[in-house]
Amino acid sequence: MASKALRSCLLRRGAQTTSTSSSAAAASTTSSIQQQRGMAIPADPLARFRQLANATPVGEKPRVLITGSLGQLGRGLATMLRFMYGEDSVLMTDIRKVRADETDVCNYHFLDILNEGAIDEAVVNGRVTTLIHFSALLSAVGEQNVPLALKVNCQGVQNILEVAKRHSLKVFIPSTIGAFGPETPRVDTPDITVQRPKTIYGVSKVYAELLGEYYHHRFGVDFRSLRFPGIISATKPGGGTTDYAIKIFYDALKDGHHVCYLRPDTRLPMMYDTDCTASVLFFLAAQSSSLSMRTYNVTGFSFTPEEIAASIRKFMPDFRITYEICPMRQRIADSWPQSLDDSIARADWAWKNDYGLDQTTEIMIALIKREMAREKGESPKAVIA
Ligand SMILES: NC(=O)c1ccc[n+]([C@@H]2O[C@H](COP(=O)([O-])OP(=O)(O)OC[C@H]3O[C@@H](n4cnc5c(N)ncnc54)[C@H](O)[C@@H]3O)[C@@H](O)[C@H]2O)c1
Ligand SMILES: C[C@@H](O)[C@H](N)C(=O)O
Repeated sequence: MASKALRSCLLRRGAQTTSTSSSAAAASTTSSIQQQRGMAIPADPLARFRQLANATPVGEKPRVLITGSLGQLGRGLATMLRFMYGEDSVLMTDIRKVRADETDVCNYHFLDILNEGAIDEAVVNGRVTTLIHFSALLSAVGEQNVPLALKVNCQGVQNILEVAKRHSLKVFIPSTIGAFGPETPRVDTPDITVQRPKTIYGVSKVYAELLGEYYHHRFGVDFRSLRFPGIISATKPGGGTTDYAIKIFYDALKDGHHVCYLRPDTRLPMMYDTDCTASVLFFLAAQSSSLSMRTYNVTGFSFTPEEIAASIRKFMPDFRITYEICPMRQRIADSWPQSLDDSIARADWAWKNDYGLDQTTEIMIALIKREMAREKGESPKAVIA
């Protein structure tokens, strides 16, 4: 059972433990695959994580080192790992100082992934069994500093794979819809297809996929990768093209108005944070023999700025959206898939998303209200009663 502090942290990060009546279908997509995914928020969103933890034999409980753990995705994953496998199961690492308000950060160490020896040292001293490599420069910031993106995204991956090989570690390195390009079929994009990305981020992620698969075939490294869509969470995003789908909620609650940098009809695949965490943990727990591939697509639902604004209006009828297009981000978004086919992940290791667009909207609004109440010194109510 989670401690009181851990429970409150899971609540803040979106892993609600209370039920909600929302049952809207994820209907905001052109994809026939995704139209079938009607859903309601599970009555106990932690149940699947608890079940997975209980099914893991004591001797197989992982000790996980997360690189780039202070970014958008790392903190939520670390919190869930501690909930499942215990306080000592996670080493959080990154290169910046922890802020006073980041109270969920524990067992934290400085680790620059460009220093291979330091990764070795952290792995050996921490008796690490699994590396989750989140350090990266995302699509928009990558375009602004190509040499740094090459170093962090390519040299970093090489270092991580070498360390994984040396110490026989399981290693997870996420990929992205950014690993596809304009020549890729954009609707229900399959796992195996044309990959000619036009950003340095995408190029470096194709490199990571291929190098990881090479280390698997050549050296037996247990490399695993998922191509994530844009991830929606109540945490600060790191400078990607899909960041608007987070900022829109903060703007809605602060000003009732969001200025969007993408065109109203720009459709992109997305996924809610807790589903993203679930995809990583269930994928890592899958038997190697059940994996027909080492890099899989996973997704939640797809929408346009117009459609997410309509979803927000179901909860905040006066919400307004206007548009000031950023040519660089628009060009990137126009080169990415509109929806992903993740049916092979569903078949091989029973991947399943629990959240659709309206459930995500409802949770994001509740979480940000709670955060704002805390900032004002009020004592916030439960996230969703
Ligand atoms: N967030 C998304 O929507 C999304 C979607 C698809 C894939 N991904 C992938 O998931 C991973 C995590 O994404 P995120 O959104 O948390 O990214 P983020 O930008 O929020 O965080 C990345 C972290 O890497 C750290 N970092 C940068 N240089 C480093 C270095 N030299 N050594 C160690 N750490 C360094 C940064 O300090 C930062 O905290 C990335 O690989 C990203 O490509 C994210
Ligand atoms: C899609 C993903 O890789 C990231 N959120 C980006 O926009 O760059």
